[in-house]
Amino acid sequence: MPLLAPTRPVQAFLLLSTCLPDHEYLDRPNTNNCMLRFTAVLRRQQFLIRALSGEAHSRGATEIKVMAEGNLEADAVSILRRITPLLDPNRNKGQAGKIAVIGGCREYTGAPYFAAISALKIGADLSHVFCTKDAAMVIKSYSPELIVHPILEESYSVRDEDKGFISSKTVAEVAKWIERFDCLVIGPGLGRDPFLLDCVGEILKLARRSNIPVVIDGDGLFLVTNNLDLVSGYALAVLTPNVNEYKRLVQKVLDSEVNDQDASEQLLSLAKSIGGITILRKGKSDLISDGRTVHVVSSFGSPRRCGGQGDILSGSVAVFSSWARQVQTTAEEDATFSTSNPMVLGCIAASALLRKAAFVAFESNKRSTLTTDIIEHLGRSLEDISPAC
Ligand SMILES: NC(=O)C1=CN([C@@H]2O[C@H](COP(=O)(O)OP(=O)(O)OC[C@H]3O[C@@H](n4cnc5c(N)ncnc54)[C@H](OP(=O)(O)O)[C@@H]3O)[C@@H](O)[C@H]2O)[C@@H](O)CC1
Ligand SMILES: Nc1ncnc2c1ncn2[C@@H]1O[C@H](COP(=O)(O)OP(=O)(O)OP(=O)(O)O)[C@@H](O)[C@H]1O
Ligand SMILES: [Mg+2]
Repeated sequence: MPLLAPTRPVQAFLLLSTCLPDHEYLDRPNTNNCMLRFTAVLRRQQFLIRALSGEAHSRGATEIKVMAEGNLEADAVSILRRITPLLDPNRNKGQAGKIAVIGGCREYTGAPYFAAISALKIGADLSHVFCTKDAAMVIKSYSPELIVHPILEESYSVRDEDKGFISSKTVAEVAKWIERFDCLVIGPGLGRDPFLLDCVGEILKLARRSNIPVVIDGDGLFLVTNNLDLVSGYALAVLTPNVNEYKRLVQKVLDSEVNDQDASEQLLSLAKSIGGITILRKGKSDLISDGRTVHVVSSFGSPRRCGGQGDILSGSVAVFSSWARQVQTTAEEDATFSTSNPMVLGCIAASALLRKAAFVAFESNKRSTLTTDIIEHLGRSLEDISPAC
């Protein structure tokens, strides 16, 4: 079942729109033309799906799985159109979103940058990064657009007797800002230093007390998988695990192995077991559940698996879920929409946009496609679906 009623009337249009870049069919209003291109793209997609599954030799099995998942396919284009705000000259800086990424350490500076810059490229007004001192100068040098706070500390730079004081100081620093943020992305490039993770656990508790939505990714998932109480039952929390992170989560919460045959049921039960938080399981198809519903986003995508695409996704989920919450508070009467979980809507929108941008970037860059190329296609990809004005 789609989450939203179609905002534009023709069903066939929506069917096409889940499979084809908008510019491909909007340029060609002729239906026959459209159908020919649709068939060609569908064939190309099915080939891609078979190739990606590594089961090109067992075609029947793959197609059955795709058909079964197809029933849950989200109407991502309608959701993107519904929640993306128009650029209105009466709005002020900040109203399109203020996002903060908590991540970035000695080893990883790319991940927090990707998440934070993606939020801006999609249309958020302000994007902050809270990272370690070592990472801050590097991240600042990537982009003058980001507001970078060098406040996190790792064990190697703190004496044992100072840890309590430093931890309180770090959390107090974030507390000064937290009410201004629409969403925190916790974990891209955070690393696994125990002292740093303890501090971030305190920041997560603070976000929860302040009712600030959180998207947990990367090493943030390492933290919460070992401390489930940090997020359990928090409806404004989204987890975005990749294959390894999901495996660890399933083992910890369900005490079992990942079951790809009943992937939707397992995800549903995982989300329910953590108190109805939203989980976006990343993979060949992205699966999204809050313990009540399961949705699949499998449109577009790319066979290139360069690191950093998950970071784009986490920054994007933060923006789209904030927009979904904003639209719901101002939306006219529409029961289906206003009762939908905004965190789920944000996941569907982010997944669809990332996959579309990755597809378009791959079309031109093929094997050399990098995360920065995908980021460059976020704006155009969103514009094709939901024009700015
Ligand atoms: N350009 C950048 O800056 C990018 C930075 N990135 C950042 O990298 C971080 C890790 O994310 P990832 O995606 O590599 O983790 P994942 O798939 O779970 O693990 C793969 C394997 O590595 C291992 N392992 C991981 N961390 C370890 C550690 N500290 N020490 C020891 N082992 C560790 C892990 O082992 P295991 O979990 O099984 O113990 C598994 O075998 C995260 O902060 C992410 O945001 C990415 O976003 C990409 C772009
Ligand atoms: N096998 C695949 N085929 C097609 N698309 C995929 C595949 N695996 C992942 N993706 C897409 O890439 C996005 C990022 O997922 P991925 O598993 O690479 O995250 P990640 O490992 O956390 O990335 P990062 O390197 O940023 O940490 C997903 O949302 C999904 O849409
Ligand atoms: Mg990741």
